[in-house]
Amino acid sequence: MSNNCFVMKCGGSTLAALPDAFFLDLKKLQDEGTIPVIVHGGGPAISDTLGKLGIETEFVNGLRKTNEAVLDVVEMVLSGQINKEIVRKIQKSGAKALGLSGVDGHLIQAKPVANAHEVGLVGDVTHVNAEIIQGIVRMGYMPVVAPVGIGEGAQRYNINADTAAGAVASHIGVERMIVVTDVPGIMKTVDGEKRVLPVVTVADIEQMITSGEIYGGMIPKVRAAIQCIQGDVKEVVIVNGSEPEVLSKVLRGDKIGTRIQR
Ligand SMILES: Nc1ncnc2c1ncn2[C@@H]1O[C@H](COP(=O)(O)OP(=O)(O)O)[C@@H](O)[C@H]1O
Ligand SMILES: CC(=O)N[C@@H](CCC(=O)OP(=O)(O)O)C(=O)O
Repeated sequence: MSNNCFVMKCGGSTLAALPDAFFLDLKKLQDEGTIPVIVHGGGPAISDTLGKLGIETEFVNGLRKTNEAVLDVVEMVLSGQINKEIVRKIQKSGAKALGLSGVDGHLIQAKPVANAHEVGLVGDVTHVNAEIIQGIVRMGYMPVVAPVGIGEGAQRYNINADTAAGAVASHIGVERMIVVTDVPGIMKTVDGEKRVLPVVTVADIEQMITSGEIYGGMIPKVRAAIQCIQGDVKEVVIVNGSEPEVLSKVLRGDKIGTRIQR
């Protein structure tokens, strides 16, 4: 894949709060020929709908315990509600977007995770059909991907959005993944003051997970980052989506967010 593409993961924690300016930045990048390949989450919206339907939900090490009833809701919320909301917002900015899920065209192929006995129908990515992404980009659209995977026997799987984004970045061969979330980067308390770390290495991350300084929803992000920078992806940058022109700033190399490098 040409290096004018980058993967952007957009978390459910931040989607509703993304300002119009964020989408105008996407439009500017598309006009300049820099194409974002978007993979989105939607965890809070899934929990919300499950709650309204009276279906109980539980997380095991950051992964949602998923059965067929939960999968119905995951697919409806991610591939329906959230995916189309993002596509509409991008189109409102004047840019061109095309939404699909990992099921469409066998885009994200998956197998059960190693601890399927604990979490059920949660998937690990085995392959990404890069041709579909390349085709959409060639047609002049930015792909917007919902993280539902497809496996043997046409079984659907719920895939953590950070994991799905990392796998897409690795398989389509981009140099950079930008993770847009609700915090300005990986934070650490130094001398009693919370600071954003501008750069972290894999060793720093492992140490911070062990010490508990990286926890919860940050864990799948850094794990996905470590996995992708072991391949062709050169860096993963974690940023806050409410920062003005955040994507352009990262791509320019400004000092912003946390850069995870080899
Ligand atoms: N060291 C850390 N620095 C910043 N945030 C952290 C850290 N460790 C854990 N977090 C948590 O990770 C959250 C982001 O993950 P999550 O809520 O899953 O976001 P998203 O919906 O964008 O995937 C932050 O809001 C914060 O509570
Ligand atoms: C297996 C698993 O946990 N899947 C996630 C998929 C959505 C997601 O990851 O959304 P965020 O990026 O907003 O967290 C879930 O069901 O919530």
